[in-house]
Amino acid sequence: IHPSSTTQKRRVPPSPPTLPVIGNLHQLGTYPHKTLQTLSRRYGPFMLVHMGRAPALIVSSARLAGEVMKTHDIAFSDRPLWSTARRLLYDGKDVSLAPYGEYWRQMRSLCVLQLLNNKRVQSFSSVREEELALLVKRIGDASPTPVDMSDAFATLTNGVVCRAALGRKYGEDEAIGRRFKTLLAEFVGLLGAFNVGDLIPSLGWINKLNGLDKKVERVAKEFDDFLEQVVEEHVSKLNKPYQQEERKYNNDDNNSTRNNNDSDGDGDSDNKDFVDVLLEFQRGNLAGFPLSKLSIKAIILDIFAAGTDTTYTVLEWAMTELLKHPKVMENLQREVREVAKGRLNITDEDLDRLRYLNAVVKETLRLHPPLPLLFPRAVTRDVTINGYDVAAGTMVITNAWAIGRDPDSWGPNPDEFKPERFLGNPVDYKGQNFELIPFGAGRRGCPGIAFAMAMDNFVLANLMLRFDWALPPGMRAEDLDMTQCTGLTIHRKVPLLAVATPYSS
Ligand code: HEM
Repeated sequence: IHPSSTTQKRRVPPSPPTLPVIGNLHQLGTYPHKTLQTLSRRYGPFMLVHMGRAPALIVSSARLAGEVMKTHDIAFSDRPLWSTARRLLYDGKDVSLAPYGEYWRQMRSLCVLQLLNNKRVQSFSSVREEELALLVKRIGDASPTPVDMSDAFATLTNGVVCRAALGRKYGEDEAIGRRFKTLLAEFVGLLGAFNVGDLIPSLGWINKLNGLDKKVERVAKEFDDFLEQVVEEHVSKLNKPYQQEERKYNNDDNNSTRNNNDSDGDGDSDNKDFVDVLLEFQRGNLAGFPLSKLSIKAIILDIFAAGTDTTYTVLEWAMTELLKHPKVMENLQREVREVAKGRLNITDEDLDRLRYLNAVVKETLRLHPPLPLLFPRAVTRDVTINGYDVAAGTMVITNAWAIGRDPDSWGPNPDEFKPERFLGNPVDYKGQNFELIPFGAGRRGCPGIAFAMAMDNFVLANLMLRFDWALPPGMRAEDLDMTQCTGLTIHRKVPLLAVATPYSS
């Protein structure tokens, strides 16, 4: 065991003792966010650990997260070169893994300004409404039998993301839809898979032996084939504008799966899904840079990689906490039902008035950030921060999970689910308050906040309005299994079951 190297010439952040070759990997355990929290209590909120050969700076306090994501934002704006994720995401030709630089800047602004802006998010309100209606029907039909809410939420978010990105759903009633569902699950699983070769290059051969390399190749190829088909379908649709018109005025054949999302009727959104928008930019040379087909596929894949699992996880944990805390559920239902005033639905316009709902969602994101360690960053140049020297290329991991439970920010009972702490408290998750950073912050912060929150708030509000909820017979709130799964996105290990009773005012 090598002792900590804080006494070297360079002022290196404190670190736990390491083992040869594997560094601190043996200490990470099943839930790295929890073990890193424990280690940071001993070695401090600015700690260097060794993931095999790769040094990783672990940031575990709000103040230091602000230093990394705001004060020294540029120096911390790269992403590590992880081979599995790169292979899956077009070798970093997407947004989330692109190296910090001109290409990333161009792709990101396309994403932020054209795909995920507020107006575009609003344009999908009818998609959200239709997918919610399917969810409500599924729950109503099952009543009073318990419903697998985890699966129901996953289906809903996939449906919304699919329709926004691709213009249609790939339902389980079609072979391609079933294949797509499995492929997406494999894809997300691989993104969070442990790749020993990235961390200990001399052991890279293990990936061949355990089949990881082969699986990554297969999934990347299959997803590419799928996206190629989707893009080609859109291209031929664009090439036949009269068919588009025909579909627009005659959209009764497949209304529940095709988009019709010109919500304000100004013709501006024109049923456009993300692929349509990107192809238009490509054709009109509007992006300001040559937008290749590969870049289009990479952006779309990013939307699925970054936007589906994360968004449904919030719903899953929010519902879990509400079932565990019936008093909170009651308060939320009261608020939602008062605002609805006898109507059967909560609209997007109502959401701003739902203060308690907003607090419930914030509290869920605080205790259950879907990506507890965010997406890792990498340091672009040597930098001195918090009195320590951090070398270019160092991986940076921000423990949003630990920061969300830090008593210095959240008081004596930080593990308690208590939405009231957000009432009259301006702390928000949009990247300005570093004690609450489930979406990261700064130039590489999540561009999908509006898209995700439009869905989560809307769905949660409407489920609270339409149903009364209980745990399956015989289960008490204190028996509710809170075990987390492993991987990049932390959802429940066991599906959440709940019994719904339709509510009528
Ligand atoms: C609750 C849902 C979501 C959570 C918790 C979440 C969280 C995150 C986090 C932590 C990052 C890294 C931020 C950083 O490095 O500071 C990120 C990046 C990103 N997210 Fe999200 N996200 C969510 C939903 C979405 C959605 C719906 C989309 C798209 C439709 C999306 C697209 C992206 C993209 C493209 C990036 C990469 C940004 C870059 O590297 O420049 N996310 N997200």
